Amino acid sequence: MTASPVPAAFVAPAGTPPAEPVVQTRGLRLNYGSTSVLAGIDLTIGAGKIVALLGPNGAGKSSTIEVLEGFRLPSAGSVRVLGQDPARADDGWRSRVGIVLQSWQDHGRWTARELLTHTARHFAAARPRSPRPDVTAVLARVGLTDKADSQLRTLSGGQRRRIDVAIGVLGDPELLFLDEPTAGLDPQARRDFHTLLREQVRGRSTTVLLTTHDLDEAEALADRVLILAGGRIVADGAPAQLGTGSVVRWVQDGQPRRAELPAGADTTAFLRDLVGDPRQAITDVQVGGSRLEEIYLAAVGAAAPTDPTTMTTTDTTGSGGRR
Ligand SMILES: Nc1ncnc2c1ncn2[C@@H]1O[C@H](COP(=O)(O)OP(=O)(O)OP(=O)(O)O)[C@@H](O)[C@H]1O
Repeated sequence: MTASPVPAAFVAPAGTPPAEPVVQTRGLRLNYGSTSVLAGIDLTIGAGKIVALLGPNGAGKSSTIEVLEGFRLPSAGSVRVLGQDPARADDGWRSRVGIVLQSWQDHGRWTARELLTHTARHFAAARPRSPRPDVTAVLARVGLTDKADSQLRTLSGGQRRRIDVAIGVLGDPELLFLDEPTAGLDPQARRDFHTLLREQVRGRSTTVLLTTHDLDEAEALADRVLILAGGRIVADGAPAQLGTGSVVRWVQDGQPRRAELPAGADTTAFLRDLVGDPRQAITDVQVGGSRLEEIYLAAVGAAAPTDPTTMTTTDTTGSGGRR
């Protein structure tokens, strides 16, 4: 019997060089004075993915992004972003990168349209052969058409955040950094933002690296989740691979117990079996959040068990860390 031919779509064209990662760091270290914030980060991010960077307050998420943006010099290690060292990159490189900072000073008396038009001029100057960004279309994409001619100082916090996002996507970046982009957005605006980001990635092959404290957001939006704690990446994987599903905790004969149920498991049947046996003294049954939250709490707790600023506010008795 002869082997069936391999479909052409599965055969890589001969001589095709492997695509260079969009982001690559090796041994990235960052110190502020004598304080080490990043203690050796090895990170490779390929094209067209949404990557969420999680970690407790002060873990170094913003600092990491600032290094990748070229705004901050690493103390040691190598950094390549879109094939260049971001600290030495030129305007051409900058025009390929979109940046949404955690907060920034803007021009309160300018209208939304004026700010975007002004920013669009920079893109046009840096990329004279590319089409000029369409300010009106971008305002529509972030849901601010009716505020286009309002002064920025009259916008609400969430509306200003949408302006930030508009600036981030204005130049159709190959790589988009967003530092806590949905902080302050209402649920509808947050959902709209998720849709916008997915369209940006699907339709324009943008790679996205965002920070968030919202684990549900990371789980819903990201192709890959990184957890930064204690200066290192302590968990790295697809949310489904890191974990979805739920955690059931209870007390049995005075001892705390827990079970992790995978996504799709019948939680009701599990609970029925658990409490249905009259011989067992089961009390204090609780059904917890997703396993991503568990993994986050365990990973962060293991990396910095005595740090009072971490988010370990729930009991993780018996949960296993990833590293
Ligand atoms: N310019 C600076 N000089 C000195 N220390 C700094 C500076 N910027 C940040 N740090 C410190 O570095 C650590 C990491 O800060 P960073 O803002 O990167 O954390 P983060 O993970 O983004 O925090 P958050 O979730 O609160 O935004 C913190 O302890 C912070 O105080």
